[in-house]
Parts: sequence; C-alpha cells; structure tokens
Amino acid sequence: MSSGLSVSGLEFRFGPKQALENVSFEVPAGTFCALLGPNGAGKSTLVSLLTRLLVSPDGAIHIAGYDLQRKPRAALAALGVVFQQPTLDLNLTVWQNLSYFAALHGLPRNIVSQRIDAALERLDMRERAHEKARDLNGGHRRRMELARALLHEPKVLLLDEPTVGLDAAARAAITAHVHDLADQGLCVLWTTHLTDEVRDSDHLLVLHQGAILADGQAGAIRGTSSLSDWFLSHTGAAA
Ligand SMILES: Nc1ncnc2c1ncn2[C@@H]1O[C@H](COP(=O)(O)OP(=O)(O)OP(=O)(O)O)[C@@H](O)[C@H]1O
Repeated sequence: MSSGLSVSGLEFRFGPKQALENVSFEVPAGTFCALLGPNGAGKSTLVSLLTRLLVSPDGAIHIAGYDLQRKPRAALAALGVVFQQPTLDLNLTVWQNLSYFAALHGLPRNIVSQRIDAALERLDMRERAHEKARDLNGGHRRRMELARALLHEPKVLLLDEPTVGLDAAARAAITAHVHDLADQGLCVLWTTHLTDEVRDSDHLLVLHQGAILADGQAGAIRGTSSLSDWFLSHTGAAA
C-alpha cells in the first residue's frame, strides 16, 4: 500500500505508563478512517507519533509509502494535519493565512494562488478569502485550517478531534467535507471520541487503554447495537 497510512507494532511509554501497546493498522487511499477512543485511550500520543512530535524506538510508521523514521522529510511532506488547537493568525485574512503557510512549505510562488483557490473552492470558502480569520465563525475557521492542510497536496490527512467546540451544523458540515475528500482519493485519519461522527461505511479503529480494540467497517463492528451502545459496553465510556 503506497499512498495510505501504515502503522505496525507501535509502542510508546511515558516512564512507567504504557500509553500505546503493539498498535498496528492500515488505512488505504480513498478511505475515511475514524479513530475512536475514550479520554486517555492514547489518541493524542498516536497523533504525536504520526506527526513526529514524539518518536518511538518500537514499531514503524509509513506515510504514503515513506518510512517516517528513515525518510522523515518525504513522509511529513505527504501528510496534512489539522491539529486540535486552532493555529491561525486571527489578524490575517484567510488568503494571507494560507499564503503564509504555503511559503513555509516552500511552495513555488507561481502555483500558490492556484493552490489556494483550489483549496478554498473545495471547501466552499472562496467568497471568504479576504475576510479576516477573526471575523469567521468557528466552523469557517476549521474549514480554513482544512484548506490550509491541503495546500501542499498531501496523500494522507490527519485530523485530531477537529470538531471540538463546533456547533452541530458546523460539525456535520466539516464531517461531510472530509468524507468527500476521502471519496476523492485521500487517506483520512479522523480522531474523535464522538460516535455520531462515524458512518457505518467508515473504516473504524477503536483505541482503548493504548491498544486497538476493534478494526473494521463501522457497521460490521457495531452489529445490531448502536455504535454508542457498543462503545459503552466495550470501553465503559459514554460517547
Ligand atoms: N506527558 C505524559 N506523561 C505521562 N503520562 C501521559 C502523558 N501524556 C499522556 N499520558 C498518559 O498516556 C495515556 C494516553 O494519553 P493520551 O493523551 O494519548 O490519550 P487521549 O486518547 O488522547 O485522551 P484525550 O482524549 O483525553 O486527549 C493516558 O493514560 C495519559 O494519562
């Protein structure tokens, strides 16, 4: 699998605390994969390892076929990230925020405008290009961060609880947008602790106490229960 995400035998400890234990999974291109886990399951630790904020001696991560340990630049160049905490400059316009990020990524000047237009178009944000980030509502700020994460045309998109703080309508809109991106061929890993963000057709990974508890199609995993009932009975956590 060359254009997706592959994790094998990943372990991580914070001192005596085993935060991740033998975590292995694969997310092919064109797949929306929800990584669902209760608080403390290890989601943030996994995100930190995937973005190389943390490094583990045990296990392997391949992003679009590149080994993150051996070819970190190539692997990270193929990764788009939407972090849990917003990282926008509120005093800049949408366009300025995006072009600043494009410059940081070293995108050639002659393609920047075209890439920004395309990214904003994909997210129905073109008419807001010249508004200041400060004047956008929470949902539009999130969409702008998503547009920014797509500028360098990553193969794999990682979103860390991207709907935190959004109202129901904005949550539904961004969830639908990201599903569309997966339908267009992107490999998406979406971390959440909310079962209502997961569709039956999604690939679902359930992380519990640092280990993968379930890996498969969400509808098949939940069976005849609702996903929230399944989650409660298997993890003891409401979602
Ligand atoms: N810096 C740290 N030092 C020690 N233990 C930590 C540290 N960071 C996380 N942990 C522990 O590692 C485990 C996994 O934490 P992690 O933050 O990855 O979970 P999470 O699924 O992201 O939870 P949340 O949704 O609450 O952020 C937890 O038991 C947590 O207490």
